[in-house]
Amino acid sequence: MGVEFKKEDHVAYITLNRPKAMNSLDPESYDRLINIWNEVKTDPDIRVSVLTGTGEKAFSTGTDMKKTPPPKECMAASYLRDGQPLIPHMKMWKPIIAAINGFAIGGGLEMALACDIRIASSNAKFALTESKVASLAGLNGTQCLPRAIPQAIAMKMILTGEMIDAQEAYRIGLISDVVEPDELMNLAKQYAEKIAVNAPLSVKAAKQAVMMGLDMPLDHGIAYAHLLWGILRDTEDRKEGFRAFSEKRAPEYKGI
Ligand SMILES: CC(C)(COP(=O)(O)OP(=O)(O)OC[C@H]1O[C@@H](n2cnc3c(N)ncnc32)[C@H](O)[C@@H]1OP(=O)(O)O)[C@@H](O)C(=O)NCCC(=O)NCCSC(=O)/C(=C/c1ccccc1)CC(=O)O
Repeated sequence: MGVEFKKEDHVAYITLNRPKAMNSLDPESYDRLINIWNEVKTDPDIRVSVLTGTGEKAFSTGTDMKKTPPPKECMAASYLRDGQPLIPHMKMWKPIIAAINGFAIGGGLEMALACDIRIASSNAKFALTESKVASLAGLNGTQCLPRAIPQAIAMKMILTGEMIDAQEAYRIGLISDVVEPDELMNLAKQYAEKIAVNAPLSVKAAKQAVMMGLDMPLDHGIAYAHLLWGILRDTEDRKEGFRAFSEKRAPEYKGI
């Protein structure tokens, strides 16, 4: 199968599974990923997810340029029916961790940019090569890369299609951690499990406060975050969190 999906202890693991084609996305994989993200979004048992690729060579190299036929319908028809492909389906308040196990190129890097935490193996490489293949990083690359790293470096990457390695990606803050390839999934799992034991509503509220706040003036963001704190104040989980602290035990959160 082009994309694998499993659930374990409130964590969804999504693995792009076309290693012979560098985990690029053919039309079937795009469709399956959209369905998977919608399941992640709506399944109350899932609190966080990890996106990675099979093997040690590639996270994903974006669109499968050999298997993606020219569209049969005009852009207006598909855009106005479905909106943009893929990335809006990743838009959710549950966190997503990208475990980048090799090349993250084109749409592959754009998927990683739609994730909240990006960790990578030491052999990972990153590029938006769309200009080289007469396209555009039109999922979210032109918008999110300059927001994730310094603009001058983002512009260099977008206009030249040049690749950067994991150390450079770490230096400029595109990723939070670099580890040896055989340690990558352990680290992703550790982060996912740390998030999954936290109160699910607090985790979602924190992501919402950060993501919405980034587009607001500071005062508005602070006021909005205070409102989010207010809606969490009366939850059962907050009572449980405070109680567990006093009783010196681990809390058991229910997401209510
Ligand atoms: C990543 C590479 C530099 C690796 O090079 P290397 O020499 O190590 O390995 P290769 O021999 O090149 O690759 C092995 C094998 O995999 C096939 N492969 C790799 N990537 C793709 C791909 N994207 N599509 C199809 N097949 C792929 C390769 O052909 C080999 O097969 P074999 O010959 O063995 O049969 C190098 O592979 C490389 O440069 N790959 C291309 C990366 C790239 O340019 N990606 C961007 C694609 S465009 C895109 O992602 C877009 C996204 C998008 C934007 C907006 C809206 C929707 C989508 C743009 C678009 O779709 O228009």
